Amino acid sequence: MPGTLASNYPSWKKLQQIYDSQRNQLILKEIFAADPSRFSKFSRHFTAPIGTPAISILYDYSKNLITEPILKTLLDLVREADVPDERDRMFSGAHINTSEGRAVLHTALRNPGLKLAEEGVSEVGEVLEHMKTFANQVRSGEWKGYTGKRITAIVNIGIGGSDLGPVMVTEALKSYSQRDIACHFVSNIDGTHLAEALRVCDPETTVFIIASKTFTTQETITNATSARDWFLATAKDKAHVAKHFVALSTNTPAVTEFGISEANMFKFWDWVGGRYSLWSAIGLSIMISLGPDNFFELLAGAKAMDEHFKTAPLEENLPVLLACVGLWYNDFYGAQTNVLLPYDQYMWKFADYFQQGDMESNGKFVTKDGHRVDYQTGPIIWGTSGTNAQHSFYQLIHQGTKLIPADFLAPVESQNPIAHGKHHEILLSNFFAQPEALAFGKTEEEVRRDLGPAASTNEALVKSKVFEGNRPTNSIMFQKLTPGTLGALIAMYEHKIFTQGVVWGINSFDQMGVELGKVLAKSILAQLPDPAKVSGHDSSTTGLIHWYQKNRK
Ligand SMILES: O=P(O)(O)OC[C@H]1O[C@@](O)(CO)[C@@H](O)[C@@H]1O
Repeated sequence: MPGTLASNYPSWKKLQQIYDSQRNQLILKEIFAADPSRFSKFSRHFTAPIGTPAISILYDYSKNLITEPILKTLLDLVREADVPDERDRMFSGAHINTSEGRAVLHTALRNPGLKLAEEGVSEVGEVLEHMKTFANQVRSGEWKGYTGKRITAIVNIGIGGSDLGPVMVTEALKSYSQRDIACHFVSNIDGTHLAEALRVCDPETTVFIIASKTFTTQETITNATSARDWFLATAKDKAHVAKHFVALSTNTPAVTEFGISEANMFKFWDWVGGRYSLWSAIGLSIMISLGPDNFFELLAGAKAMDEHFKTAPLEENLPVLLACVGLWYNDFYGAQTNVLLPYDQYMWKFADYFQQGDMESNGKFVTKDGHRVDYQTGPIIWGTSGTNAQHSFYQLIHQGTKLIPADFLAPVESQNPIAHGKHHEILLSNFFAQPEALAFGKTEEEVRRDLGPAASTNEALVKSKVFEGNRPTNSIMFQKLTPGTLGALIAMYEHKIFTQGVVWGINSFDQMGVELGKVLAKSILAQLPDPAKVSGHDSSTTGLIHWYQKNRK
């Protein structure tokens, strides 16, 4: 039941008993030796006839510390938490974001034509058409700047969900982009971010996309204002703003007050969470970079995964299985983090994206009913592309003292099969080897054998070369990183996050935790000009502020 303390579910208690009694017997080397068919039992294949090549995703969860009884009990927990019902309520437009009294309908964004009573749902198709028209005008050169030149650069000014999705997708699908339009993303209030973008932009050929659901975010509005000042320093006439500034928002009054006409606004609605908004008007920079057809394929891939999530039996359901495995480590093994390791350089921002997606959704300590949880909720999400990650933090993952469940992802086909595919085969050999090494390790006996005589004189060296293994991984292979496949992968993780949030009884769709810091920053900002005005803080905050005021130039 949403809002219930998860630790009260019978299956939760059973899982705790299983963990307490079996955790020392769950040895992957032994589990695999005992069951030669483990891979086929613990892997699932998702396909959808979308894009070229069609979407094909293999999820191998066999290298996890689970048995069939454990997985069954995890799935029982999902049922006891009423995840299927809450899923259906989400898709139906029920206001499951209870603290804000809102629906959660990012799934409607990839299902234009859907009929729901929720205000705005019937306009999804219309907004997509408006986006398509504008994107085609910019891409074709039909949209001209104030001096009649075609647009050569777009600057998306936004932060959080108004930045991370467009950045991740335009990077991931760069091979599909129209390379004659530069895409810049400015998010940080640090003047460096905007200054470095403007350094390479020409006011006559640049369009600024002001992306902000609320259109009140301090960083975005400040950056947008400075960008407009920069533009007008050359263009002079405010009438020219219309050709170079568009807005993506739910807040029409704030957009028009800023000086952007409603005709240049691409709207979305309050039932689109910021971290779930790349499918909405927030995706305009994606559509301009990749073209409407590729954007629509991205939506179609996500929709295919939505259908799978809605209809597949839990035992076959990729998001649910991913959620179950994560719950097992997070809530019973005490793993604090989950590392995402895409072996595809185009996906180097994938983990960054899901830092907000997962941690802003499930980084909560109170259930929907207001009870403080007595268990772990959202994991810390981190990661970067393989094989780079191997030369950065794999030492800790292999031989550290922390359990770090890892998701490995890789394409069967490279977008850049240079050197006759040699690079890709080396990449994939690492993608296959690392989970094997993490699962099965290297025994002291094997170390001694490899070291030879040196082993007998250096015990410490022997010990340092042992890999205890038994470190769990998910392996996710997809045919090729196409727009449709990326859409399906993103939706798969979105629904994993949803499933875990329902089990934990928390509201995955508000973000109260980002407010206090903003309020304090606003009060400190007012005090910065004058040391005499600094008051109401602890000695550390006061000391730091005074140090700045004393040393600033
Ligand atoms: O799109 P906007 O309204 O400018 O919000 C930007 C980001 O700020 C938040 O931290 C909320 O304040 C994220 O949830 C959100 O994605």
